[in-house]
Amino acid sequence: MSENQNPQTQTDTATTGTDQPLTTTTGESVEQTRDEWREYEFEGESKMTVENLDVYYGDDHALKDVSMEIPEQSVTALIGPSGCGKSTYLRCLNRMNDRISSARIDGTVRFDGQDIYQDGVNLVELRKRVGMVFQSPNPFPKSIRQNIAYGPEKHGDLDTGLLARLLNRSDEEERDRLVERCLRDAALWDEVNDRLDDNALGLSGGQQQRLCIARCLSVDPEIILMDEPASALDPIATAKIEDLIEDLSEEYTVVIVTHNMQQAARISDQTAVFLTGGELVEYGETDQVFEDPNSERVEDYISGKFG
Ligand SMILES: Nc1ncnc2c1ncn2[C@@H]1O[C@H](COP(=O)(O)OP(=O)(O)OP(=O)(O)O)[C@@H](O)[C@H]1O
Repeated sequence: MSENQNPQTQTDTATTGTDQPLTTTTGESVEQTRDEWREYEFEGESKMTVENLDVYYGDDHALKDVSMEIPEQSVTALIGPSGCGKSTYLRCLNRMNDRISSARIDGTVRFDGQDIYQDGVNLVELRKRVGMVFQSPNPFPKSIRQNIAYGPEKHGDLDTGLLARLLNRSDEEERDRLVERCLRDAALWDEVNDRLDDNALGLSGGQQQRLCIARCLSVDPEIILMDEPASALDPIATAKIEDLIEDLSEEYTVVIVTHNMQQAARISDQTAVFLTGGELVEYGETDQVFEDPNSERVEDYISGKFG
């Protein structure tokens, strides 16, 4: 499917697979479990609303009837065993799955109330506002400064022209202010401010990942999607990323996929548990999900009985 096509128009005839109630291994109905957590009410506004989302890769039904609200300015963790659809779900939130030719998507994803799968959505703008940080740090093979300035320059955000002149600032000063702000917000400024023109590939893995977060911030996102952002890092670098995520959630809405349940428990406000087969089995406040889950399957998963 090309990025310019509306996936919904292609999937109108897709079956949802929800005609029959799904039964868990413990005999508990998934629908009964969902009834409990669908009542989950969080404080504040919903930034994203996902309704009845199904994703198929060819004949493989990877996500089944997922509905979930993502509250603004908080951390939402997505956990579950390998292959349960966490990354697939994350990629639906900024239409990265459009790049996978076999992917078909059915359902609704609203960002600030707007359906991101409707015709005419500008994908470049969407992905600026809903940024993404990947598992392995992937800085450009350019200087630290250029890594941050590249996006805003490409999108024309730094070409402030009249305003910059009125403020008696050159474009270069504007750029450097932006670079400093993003590096500070990504907790990297103190470590790199004396070598902004060095190649970013010379940074440590943890520094590279924080640079990628700074790069994501440079285009002014509202939501930051993170797909296992610390899985390639050592414990010290991981702790820095975790602190950073908590700080970022004061201003941004963060959605993070993690295999590390302790990490989810430490940094997230709410946790969604996906289990094998692409079902969202439980969603709620993190403390409640970890300490008193509604679903026996989730309890078994969290206590390490499987997964
Ligand atoms: N590009 C793709 N093409 C075909 N099938 C895919 C593709 N990406 C994922 N899948 C399939 O979709 C299902 C969900 O995969 P996904 O990567 O979303 O799970 P995950 O929970 O993120 O796994 P992991 O924790 O191992 O990264 C799996 O069966 C996987 O094989």
